[in-house]
Amino acid sequence: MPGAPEGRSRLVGDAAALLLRAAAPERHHVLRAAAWLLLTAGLEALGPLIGKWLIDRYLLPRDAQLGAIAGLLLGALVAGFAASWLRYGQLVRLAGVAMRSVQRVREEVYRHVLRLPMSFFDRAITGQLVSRVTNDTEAVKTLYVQVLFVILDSLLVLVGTTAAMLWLDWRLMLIVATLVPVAVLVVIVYQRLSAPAVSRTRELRSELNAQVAESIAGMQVLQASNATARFRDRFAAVNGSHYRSRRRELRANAWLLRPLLDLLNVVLMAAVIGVFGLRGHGGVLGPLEVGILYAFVNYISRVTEPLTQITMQFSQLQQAMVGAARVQVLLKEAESPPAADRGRVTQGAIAIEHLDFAYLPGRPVLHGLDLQFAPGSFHGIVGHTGSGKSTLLALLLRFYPAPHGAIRIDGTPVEAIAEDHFRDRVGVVPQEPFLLAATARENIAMGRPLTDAQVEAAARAAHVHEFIARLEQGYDTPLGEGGARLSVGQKQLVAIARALAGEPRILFLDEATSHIDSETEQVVQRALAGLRGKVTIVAIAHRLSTVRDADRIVVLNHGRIAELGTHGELMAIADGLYQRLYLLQQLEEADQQETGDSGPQASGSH
Ligand SMILES: Nc1ncnc2c1ncn2[C@@H]1O[C@H](COP(=O)(O)OP(=O)(O)OP(=O)(O)O)[C@@H](O)[C@H]1O
Repeated sequence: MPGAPEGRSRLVGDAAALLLRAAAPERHHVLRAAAWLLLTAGLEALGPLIGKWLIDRYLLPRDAQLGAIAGLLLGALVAGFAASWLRYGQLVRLAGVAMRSVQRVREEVYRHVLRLPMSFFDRAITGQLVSRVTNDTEAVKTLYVQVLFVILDSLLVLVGTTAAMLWLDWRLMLIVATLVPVAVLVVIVYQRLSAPAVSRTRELRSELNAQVAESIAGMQVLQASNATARFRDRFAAVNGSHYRSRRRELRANAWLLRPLLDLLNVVLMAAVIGVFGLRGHGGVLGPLEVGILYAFVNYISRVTEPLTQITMQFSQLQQAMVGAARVQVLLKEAESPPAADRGRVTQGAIAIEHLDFAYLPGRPVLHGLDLQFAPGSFHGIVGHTGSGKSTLLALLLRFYPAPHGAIRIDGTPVEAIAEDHFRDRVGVVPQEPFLLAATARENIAMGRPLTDAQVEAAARAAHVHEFIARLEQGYDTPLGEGGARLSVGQKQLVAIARALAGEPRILFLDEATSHIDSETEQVVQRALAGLRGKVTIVAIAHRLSTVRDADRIVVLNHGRIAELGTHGELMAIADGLYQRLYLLQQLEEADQQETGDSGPQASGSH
């Protein structure tokens, strides 16, 4: 919680770490800007000094040395102009640094997200993650412009002005200096009051993003279950909280910051003029110098203005810090460790030995699995919902780390095969075919440098070539977002073509036939039959007909191997699990045929 002291210091620490990391490559720009801004502050401090000389030396003594007066006026003008010009130059320089930093940080965050382990995405919320990569990285820019420009510049102006006042009259300077602790106090109080609101606003904004992303992803379910009104209300509630939280922030700004600081300015001005009055009448503090009064009145506004600037930026600065800290927290998430490069996938033999696995400590999902898949063999994995099929596949695909040495491919522990090589040689057809808003060719190639002939050969092997060739622009036909133009079966065949295009030695199918009709299922079966002997195939199937012809079928039950054998062998086990699943499915199929439904599929539940 950013409201708690240790939370706040962690937030500042995280934001500072990100800022430093982003600034590192452009240190020289930042240092140069600081040097030029120091010079700018010096030039600006000259103005009132020149005014004082003019008054004390020429105006009060009525000494009309026109040349000297003109020279001083010109000097003040040139110093003022040079200061403005230099400041503008540094603003442009730092804005450039800020934009390049955002670009670098955003790329770093995206690269990092791509390397995060699957377990991270089990807890991540898509919309929030998108916020991190897009909005929150913008925070780095705000931090740069705010911290490096406004604060740095204001501090330097303060230093220049204070030095000039010290030189003119240190006692008066001390009166003005009382402003600093008071302003710091105001900022601290403001921060206490507004920090929770600022951080809450940011959380709520990210929640809004998450809700929109979730609704769009699940639009069909949302509309079909007539939940739009509920979602609209849920969104409105969060949006209302966002408004109120933002209003609290702005109120703190409006009531506290500007009025208090303006009040301080007036009090200070009155104090300095009062001291002058005393000096004039009693001569207690020394002879009256109108020039000094002129210079001090000028300097006071130069002290209060940067202080006001720094404090006024505080709200933005806080938002930026929250954003930057969140990006930093995401960057601190441990990436999947890079795989060693100690072996290759050659034949495609898979050996699983004593494989235990739990997502959460103390809640095992797989118990001591032992399995051997010979090169080129076809294995089916079946079992009731929650029996561990997808978990086994996720471990085979290295989405989660399996215990060391429990899974070997061609003798090498799966975690010791280089990532690129592993992904090249191991193909997967997921349950939900994920298609890009791109052409059929791009969807099959997925960025790999494949020739047209290779893409077409893969499509033929997946029995989807004829379909693609009939599209109006053939392989160059855009398939729409998520392959919206295709039926689920067609999408699944494109996904199979994609997996085959890499010419894998091993192919995993995750319930690739559960959403397709019997006719398309037969196409998939023919495609798999064509690969037999060449590619090791492991297919999870709800629909048992898909794996009926497999060399062996593994029946999982509560994370253990319950039965193992060919379809015939398993059917011969009296009152066996597989037999029961199979008969149940046949009954359901018959039922569906009677009621005219298509797409028979079933699974027992135990
Ligand atoms: N990411 C996860 N985090 C924690 N537990 C999980 C996770 N994924 C699955 N589980 C749990 O692991 C067990 C096995 O799930 P798994 O998805 O492997 O089963 P399955 O046989 O593939 O089921 P289905 O046929 O419904 O897909 C279940 O009890 C499930 O709740």
